[in-house]
Amino acid sequence: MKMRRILEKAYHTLLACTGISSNQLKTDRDRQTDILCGVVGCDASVLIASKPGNTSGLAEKDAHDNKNLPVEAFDSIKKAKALVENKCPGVVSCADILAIAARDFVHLAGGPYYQVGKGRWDGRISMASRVSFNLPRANSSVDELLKLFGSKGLNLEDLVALSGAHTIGFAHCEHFVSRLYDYRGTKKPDPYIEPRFLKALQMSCPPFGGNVDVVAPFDVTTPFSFDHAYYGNLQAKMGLLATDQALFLDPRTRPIVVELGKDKQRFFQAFSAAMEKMGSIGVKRGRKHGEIRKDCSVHS
Ligand code: HEM
Ligand SMILES: [Ca+2]
Repeated sequence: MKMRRILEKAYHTLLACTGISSNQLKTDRDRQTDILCGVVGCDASVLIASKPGNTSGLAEKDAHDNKNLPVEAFDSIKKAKALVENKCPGVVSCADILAIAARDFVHLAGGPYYQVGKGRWDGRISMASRVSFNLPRANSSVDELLKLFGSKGLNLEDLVALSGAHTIGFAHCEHFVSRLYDYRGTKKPDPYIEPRFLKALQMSCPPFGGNVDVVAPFDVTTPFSFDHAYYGNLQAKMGLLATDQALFLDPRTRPIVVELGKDKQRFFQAFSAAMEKMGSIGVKRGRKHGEIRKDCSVHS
């Protein structure tokens, strides 16, 4: 679909590297999306492929929580990397390409275009066993989310603004089906789901034996457009995951949901700022801690 345009854009941005020394690049700072930075930071460790027959365990991308990362995403990063290697070999890390691709994707979907600082190096370690405790879960409490985000230097407003990424995209039934039929062991649906929305979700996701490939949009109003409609939905009890809806139910995050729901520019500004912070989590610099991979799926 839009992958080609994303690639072209990533490529044109990166072409600038021919005119910039790697030293200059290294002084910049940065940003990006969810899965990309969750585990050990923005070091492209998620792109590493597991080695067949490897005794030391699977790579991050093969962790259960990452099983739905789309093949197309890995392919487009691979293509962007090939184009860039062609022009300036050994200069641009996979981690930077990932950060830029994330920004371009957001922008192509109608979201903000923010500057992405460069100079990340790629990580030397990628382990599936590190994934689960570093990623938020669809049924985490706001306390747990704040703790996890806080441990990465992200605050209350960052949590709410970054969750706004769920203004686009889809989730598989497994992540919210318990809300539809058995909310916290009550054998009843979650009371904080708008009744018509609940019916529609129940039609897509039966309690047992449903098709595991079925997905529902995070933002029922504008699933393909990067806008602030997500926050309006939360106020109308139309959040998809328990974690989405919880942002409106918790008195600490509710005022931020209301504020960002009122004003798209305010959301874009908060999102860009939070992406900048997230994009600099656990960034590796230099040969001691990092590498510049030639092939993003293989350690160099
Ligand atoms: C706050 C805690 C968060 C939780 C609990 C969470 C959870 C999830 C879950 C369960 C899915 C669906 C996966 C699937 O079924 O395939 C998902 C998808 C997604 N998440 Fe998050 N997420 C969180 C934060 C974020 C952040 C911070 C971002 C980016 C800044 C983000 C961006 C996305 C996007 C774009 C998708 C859609 C992917 C697609 O359509 O294929 N999420 N998230
Ligand atoms: Ca939307």
